Amino acid sequence: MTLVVGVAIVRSGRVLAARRSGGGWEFPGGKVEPGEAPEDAAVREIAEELGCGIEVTGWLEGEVEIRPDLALRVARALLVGGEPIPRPGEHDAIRWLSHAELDAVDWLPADRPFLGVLGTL
Ligand SMILES: Nc1nc2c([nH]c(=O)n2[C@H]2C[C@H](O)[C@@H](COP(=O)(O)OP(=O)(O)OP(=O)(O)O)O2)c(=O)[nH]1
Repeated sequence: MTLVVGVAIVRSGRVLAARRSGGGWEFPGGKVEPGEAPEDAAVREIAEELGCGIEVTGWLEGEVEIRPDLALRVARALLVGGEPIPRPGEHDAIRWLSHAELDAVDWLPADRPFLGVLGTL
């Protein structure tokens, strides 16, 4: 079973959503490598995909099956260095969503259960 970490980056009452190029909206992130701590994978993936630094502050409750071999967990994080800039080929758009706007984008199915447990942004 491979773990995918999504990262809910929170700033000024909004959370960052990213659109997979040609696909659905997600919490940016990716697969945890063998022997890697989930927190480290979150930091690495966000640096690779969005070119910014984050600090993981906790994990949202729950784990969702993406496929039988892939499970999604979502970390909460703060931006600590730079601005997120989507890399062509990975994400083709990003949005900072307020709580009221969470339903405004077409989330990947596995991400939807986490919207209800995001808590205060
Ligand atoms: N990163 C991310 N992936 C998600 C989310 N929700 C969801 O269903 N997925 C799926 C999409 C992909 O099938 C898989 C993650 O793969 P990925 O392509 O982002 O991970 P990666 O860069 O480490 O992987 P790789 O393709 O280089 O092996 O999980 C989410 O919120 N964030």
